[in-house]
Amino acid sequence: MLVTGLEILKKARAEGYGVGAFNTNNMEFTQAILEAAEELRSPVILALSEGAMKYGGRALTRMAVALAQEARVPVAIHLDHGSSYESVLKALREGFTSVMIDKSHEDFETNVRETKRVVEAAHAVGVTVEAELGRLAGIEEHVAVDEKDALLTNPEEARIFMERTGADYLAVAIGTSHGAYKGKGRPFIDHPRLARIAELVPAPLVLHGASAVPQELVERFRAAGGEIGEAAGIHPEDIKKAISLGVAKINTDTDLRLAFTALIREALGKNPKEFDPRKYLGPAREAVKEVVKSRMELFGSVGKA
Ligand SMILES: O=C(COP(=O)(O)O)NO
Ligand code: NA
Ligand SMILES: [Zn+2]
Repeated sequence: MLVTGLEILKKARAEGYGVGAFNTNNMEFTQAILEAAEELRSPVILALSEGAMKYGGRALTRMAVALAQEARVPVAIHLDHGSSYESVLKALREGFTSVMIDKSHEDFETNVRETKRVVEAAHAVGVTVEAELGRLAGIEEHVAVDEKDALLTNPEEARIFMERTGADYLAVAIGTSHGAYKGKGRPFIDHPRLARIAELVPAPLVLHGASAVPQELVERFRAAGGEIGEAAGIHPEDIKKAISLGVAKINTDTDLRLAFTALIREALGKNPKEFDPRKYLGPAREAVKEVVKSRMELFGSVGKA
């Protein structure tokens, strides 16, 4: 059933498990994510970025909303990294049930003002809002505290920000970053900082840039002809610890892309004569589904629907 992001995330934070927000751009990713959620009886958030909406258009948004309505588990349709009020309005018009306004690159007062404006519009139509405070950036443990405060989310600022904006959940910067290169080896995650934020912010917390970038997937991608540098993701133990401290929404995109692309490269390499798209998109869809299921197991959302 189609529900708001807050309905899913409030329960998750209260009961101490995480829910995956999985990015989709097409039919195969959407099917893989929803099938995994139904099979494991897990709530799930289908995340569409502005780029996804541009690429897929109505075919994507209508499919996502319709399939979410028919799903036998709670599903929210979420705008990932909304960059403007106008972009949020478009998502609201498409029937999204969760919207992110990401003004984390702006100064504090601008972020507050822009986020507040989106909260008013979204709440007027029963949709819940994710905001972001702090800069997503991989950061070494030894970096000085004042430098970390300039980049990562400041706990006291987070409390004031949430009170002034009325946002429903908060994306925090504690050392994660987007993409496949999150740092050398095991990226430093500032768990003490997260614990302080969670004490001051009762709302569900969101972790961006949370993909694991597992080495076996990186190797498989390379073996199939893919080229990728020294890739590193967030360690599963750091994800579990973050969930125990108050993270309820965990964003995963890179792991799905790596799996999908590795399988397509393998299928095309194995059989140069093949030109039925289903023969290479089908196995790639299965691989995405497997990644989603393993993430749901890690987050503890299995059976929570
Ligand atoms: O934060 C993300 C995805 O992060 P990853 O690149 O780690 O999958 N989407 O908003
Ligand atoms: Na998001
Ligand atoms: Zn993100």
